[in-house]
Amino acid sequence: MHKETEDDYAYLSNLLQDFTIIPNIDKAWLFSSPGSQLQGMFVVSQPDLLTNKRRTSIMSCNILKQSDSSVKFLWAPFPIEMSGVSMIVPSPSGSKLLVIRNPENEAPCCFEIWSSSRMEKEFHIPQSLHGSVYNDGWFEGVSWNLDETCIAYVAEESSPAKPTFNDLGGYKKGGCADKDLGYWKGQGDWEEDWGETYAGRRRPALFVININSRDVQEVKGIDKSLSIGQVVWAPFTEGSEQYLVFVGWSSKPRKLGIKYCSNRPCALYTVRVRALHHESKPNEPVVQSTEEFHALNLTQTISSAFFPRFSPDGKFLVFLSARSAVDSGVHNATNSLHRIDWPTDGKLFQSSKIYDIIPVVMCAEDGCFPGLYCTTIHNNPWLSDNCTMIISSIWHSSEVLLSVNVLSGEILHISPADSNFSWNLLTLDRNNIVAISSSPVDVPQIKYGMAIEKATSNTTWSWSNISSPIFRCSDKVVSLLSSLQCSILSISVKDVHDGQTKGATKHFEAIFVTSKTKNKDVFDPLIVILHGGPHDVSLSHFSKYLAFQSSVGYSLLIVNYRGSLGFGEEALQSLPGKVGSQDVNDVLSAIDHVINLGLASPSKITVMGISHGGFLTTHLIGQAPDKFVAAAAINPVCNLALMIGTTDIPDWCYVEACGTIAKNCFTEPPSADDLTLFQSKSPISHVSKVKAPTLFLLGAQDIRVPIFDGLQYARALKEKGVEVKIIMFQNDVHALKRPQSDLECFLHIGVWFNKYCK
Ligand SMILES: CC(=O)N[C@@H](C)C(=O)N[C@@H](C)C(=O)O
Repeated sequence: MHKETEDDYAYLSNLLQDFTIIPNIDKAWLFSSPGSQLQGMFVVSQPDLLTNKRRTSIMSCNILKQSDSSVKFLWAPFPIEMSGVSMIVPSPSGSKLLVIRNPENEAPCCFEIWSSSRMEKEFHIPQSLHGSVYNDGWFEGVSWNLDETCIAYVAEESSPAKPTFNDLGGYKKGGCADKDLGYWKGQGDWEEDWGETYAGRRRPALFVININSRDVQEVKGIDKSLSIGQVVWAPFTEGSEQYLVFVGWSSKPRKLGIKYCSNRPCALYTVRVRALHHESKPNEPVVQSTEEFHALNLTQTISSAFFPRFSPDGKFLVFLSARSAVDSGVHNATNSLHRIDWPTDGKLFQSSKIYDIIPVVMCAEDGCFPGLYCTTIHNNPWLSDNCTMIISSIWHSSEVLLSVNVLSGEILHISPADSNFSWNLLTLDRNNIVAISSSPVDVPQIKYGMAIEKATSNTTWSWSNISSPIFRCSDKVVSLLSSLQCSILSISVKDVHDGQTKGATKHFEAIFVTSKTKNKDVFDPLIVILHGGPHDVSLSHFSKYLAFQSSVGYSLLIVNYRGSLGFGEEALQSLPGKVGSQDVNDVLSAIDHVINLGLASPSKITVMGISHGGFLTTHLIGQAPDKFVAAAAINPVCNLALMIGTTDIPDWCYVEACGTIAKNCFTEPPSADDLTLFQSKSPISHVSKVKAPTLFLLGAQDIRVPIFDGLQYARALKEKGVEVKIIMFQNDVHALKRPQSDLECFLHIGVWFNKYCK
């Protein structure tokens, strides 16, 4: 390595450390009991580079309500590390804490029940009953029942029996226990999984544990072709019968990749579990599911229903839907929100009426609510009126907080509207909100929101800063960030023509980060940053690696081209069928926009992106070869004709390249015409024009965009004499997010861009 390059690696990695160490708040809960102070518990995580995992800890605090109704958080002196813990879930009263430890190998899964002073109970659930509890944020669901005796949860079903052989290879009828010596296990049948990040994971199934009787059961009455997730207990009804509500995804006709794909059909189901008395322990109820009550589909009239949430009074079941994504075939689209009125007598029927609370917004008037785009719904999002939910949703390039009245459908934007910050809900304290707010140049800040009732008009919210040690940064980071500024640019569409929907002609946005320095005779080099998906968005929140890039002397142009989430359904649906042209032209328009405004120089532009962002990166260097001095592509889609045969989302290739999808065309081999079209829409068709030195960062275990896409393109560039560097992350999947890989990626990109820009 050249000395200069080595010096650059050393210099940049030194600075990168200061950014890497900044933690995230993953979850938070508030606990109040009569007569005692309100207390908070925050799950904080940060990368642990040596083990290449995230280190998770708990930060606790007392919350003082002061006479002027402001609050002060008094933090414990140190966080406590939670080593080996997969999940923690407080009980509804806050008097118990469930701690789940998933096994690393064939060991049992461990459940611990803690009280305020000690561990009360411990359960070891053998692999013969189930494997790891899902804690992926999607299938994940752990729910305490109201009297805190039972917990419903989603875990991997037990492994099917495998053929057993003796030392000479003789087949043993009936198999044998795992630990029997003198035998070995064969492979067994291959099982289809849910693709990227779920490779080898078994079907998510539903279980209930009774913490008094110690019974653990798989819930009966559920079709084995359903994968289960997001379970909650339905409101308590008198008598021995209780209901669970959960999401079911069918594996028919086949499972396709589900990560980043809300377009997989799913429905809400309910199943009855019955409290029985165990013969040997007559005083302790046992919850048993019953075969004769088959799970009921509650949402047959809508193609997608997930994140079920009961109002605290048990009157409504509210859920989110990605029907637009399912019905159109795009992997993500505008959400809708719905309500079922839950029968107070507990008598359920198959076709409950589904009310629309927030319909899909096709094209909003300027400044109006653009539609709902939620990545999650908080487990307890309710204000005390039992009908208002607080939701985080994407609104153009920012995430905002909304209050939604589930009866009237009224939506209020309650985080401050006049800023470029993004806001995310952490937890609620009755009618007060704890949230996180940040921008690309401001580290996260905890906010406390209080509703101010007004006699004459809508409620408004006042927000105060909560001081906390969690996001304290080094002086170096503070000083670097204070020299930067960020704005959100509105960019007009160049290719307006007849036949377009109104939404397709509306402005899109780009986030622009640059130094505050007034002397703009010498421009900082520009990095154009492109998100994947393509139906995803780059948010105006703090991202430590982007902050690092802007801190080392680059301006950033982060483009939310048409097709991104947050701008209404018409704008989003304008892209499928036009990938590689409409999105490429939007990015070129955004670049022209900043050049014309005198914010960037045309001579020092680099570009980078992941996945579909890598598709755009490689398209741009092919279609506009003189525009870019260097590029970096992370697991890029470079040849759809190659990807279609091996990806877990072949349907995506059809929808994005052709605009529609024919039935089952993703299981049958593509036709010669399809392959020709795929290739013509791919960056590989422009590879001969590329001049920009390009860095490829590839995850060898990626099953979303298998590495052969990137490798074929990189080899073609090499053969042509274009400078290429490939870094292969042997144990990484599509998102290179393990701590070492994340750091290495941005370090290599930093050094690569410095080589061609400085
Ligand atoms: C739906 C999907 O995964 N598309 C990929 C081609 C892609 O772009 N992925 C996104 C989500 C990413 O950022 O990796």
